Amino acid sequence: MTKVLISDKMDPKAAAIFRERGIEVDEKPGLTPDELKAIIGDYDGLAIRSATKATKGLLEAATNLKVVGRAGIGVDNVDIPAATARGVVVMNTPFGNSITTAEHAIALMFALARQLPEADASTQAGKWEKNRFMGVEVTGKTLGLIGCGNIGSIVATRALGLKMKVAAFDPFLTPERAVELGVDKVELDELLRRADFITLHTPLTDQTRNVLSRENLGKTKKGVRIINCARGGLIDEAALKDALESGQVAGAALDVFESEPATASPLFGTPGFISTPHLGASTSEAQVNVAIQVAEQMSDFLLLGGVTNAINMPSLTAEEAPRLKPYMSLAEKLGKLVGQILGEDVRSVSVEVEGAAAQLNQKPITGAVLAGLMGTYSQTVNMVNAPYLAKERGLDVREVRHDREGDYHTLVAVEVGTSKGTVRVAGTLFGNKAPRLVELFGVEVEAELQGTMIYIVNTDTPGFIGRLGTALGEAGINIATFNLGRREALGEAVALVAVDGDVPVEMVATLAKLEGVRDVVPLRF
Ligand SMILES: NC(=O)c1ccc[n+]([C@@H]2O[C@H](COP(=O)([O-])OP(=O)(O)OC[C@H]3O[C@@H](n4cnc5c(N)ncnc54)[C@H](O)[C@@H]3O)[C@@H](O)[C@H]2O)c1
Ligand SMILES: O=C(O)CC[C@@H](O)C(=O)O
Repeated sequence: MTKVLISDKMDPKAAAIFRERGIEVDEKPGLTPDELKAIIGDYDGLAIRSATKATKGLLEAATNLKVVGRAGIGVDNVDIPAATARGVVVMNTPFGNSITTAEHAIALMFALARQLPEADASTQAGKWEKNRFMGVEVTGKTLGLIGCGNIGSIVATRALGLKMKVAAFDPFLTPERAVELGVDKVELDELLRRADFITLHTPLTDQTRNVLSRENLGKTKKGVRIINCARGGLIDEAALKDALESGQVAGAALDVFESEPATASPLFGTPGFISTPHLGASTSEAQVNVAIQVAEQMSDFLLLGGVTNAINMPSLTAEEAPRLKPYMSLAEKLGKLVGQILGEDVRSVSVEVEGAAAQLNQKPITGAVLAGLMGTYSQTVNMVNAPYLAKERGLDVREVRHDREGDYHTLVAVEVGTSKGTVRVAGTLFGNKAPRLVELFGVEVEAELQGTMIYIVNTDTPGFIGRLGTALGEAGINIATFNLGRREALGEAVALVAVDGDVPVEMVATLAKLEGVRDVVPLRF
């Protein structure tokens, strides 16, 4: 039975969905990394929020794991390259908590503008310091957005509703989208110069790390207020402390820290500094949204092969998956066929789809060809890591799509470049579901690629089939099907012989010695 582990605190709706869909689920939030490592091998799926760290070490121990589902947006707690290399899909829920996080940024902006936490603490301490807490209005002020994606653009609409001006720095924001949102698209320096409030909404990447560096904090308008509900590491925390103390920055509100949980920080106690413990996504609405989404996405993947919101694999809807399934089986068999015959001498792969196949999402078909091809020399290849491993091996992979129908209403062809030239195999689906080989290295051969087979290339001579049958029969090997093709009469011929049971190495040697035989390769599908 398919098993999923929920290793962080998650709304109970997630577990309920897994169970409804027939998946066994264990909820074990708060395990130590070692405890988690000890049990992860039992699970097909791991559902997490931000506390679980899906490290390389954990993924190595996760021998059955097929999917990590992040109930949230940021996947920086998952080692994506390690997951991809091990063929584990990583998916997130990119929209479920965006409104909630945008609202938290706005809440923190008001908290800074009116010093709400300090005023609350003072009032509850019985001080009534009415003159101490002079605030600022936000109306008419400029909000500088660093990052204007899902959350940034929601923040922009809310800020515009508050009659603020919004300037956004985001290299990927198109001018059209900026106009549609009603924000000024600006360069970072201009934003730093103009903004009364700055709010960060980018992922943490090599480009965004320390985007508010000491130097950039020095370029801000004196008295700026800064909010970070995105990721720790976007601001130089030591420089921020100095800027708060010097008055360059009038206030800063951090929901996220360079190191979390942030139970101690030099920023704590600095005047003008307020913080929340990574609460951006913490509303009941957002947690229900992300829990439902992650459980549905993971179940679709584990049960139907549907892929939604994957970070390391192209999307494939649960509706598309059953239509693609026979194609992926055909594609994998073609890849396996070529891989077993050619060995590792593969330089390039071109996957062509024609007719009905050209109407489908081609990426999974290509992934299946690569998985079949490379699976012949690596145990751990699957659809997820095959494109990545192909890239690592320097394989030149191309996709070609022909809408027209050729001799077959649907066709998948694989052209493989080797050190000796290019070869091509092709297959179709009989009755839209049964994979059949129809072309093998330029020869028309129709065969069901299944079980144990022997690939034989020989010179077409009278009596060859009889000699082959006798050799197999004498070794007690029963022929299941015999599929033949030839380039021309008395020229090169190709046979794909399906047999019951295994083909011993000695048998391959015996067949190779038969008169006229040029090549013999045992195959397994
Ligand atoms: N505090 C929380 O609890 C919480 C909750 C949800 C999301 N987040 C975090 O918020 C961040 C934003 O989430 P999102 O859903 O809006 O992501 P998103 O991918 O929709 O938007 C990110 C934006 O950043 C922009 N960007 C990328 N590199 C940039 C650069 N060098 N300079 C400027 N802009 C750049 C992208 O173009 C994109 O528009 C993520 O880091 C996410 O993990 C935090
Ligand atoms: O799960 C959380 O509480 C935080 C989520 C947030 O950081 C995210 O990136 O979605």
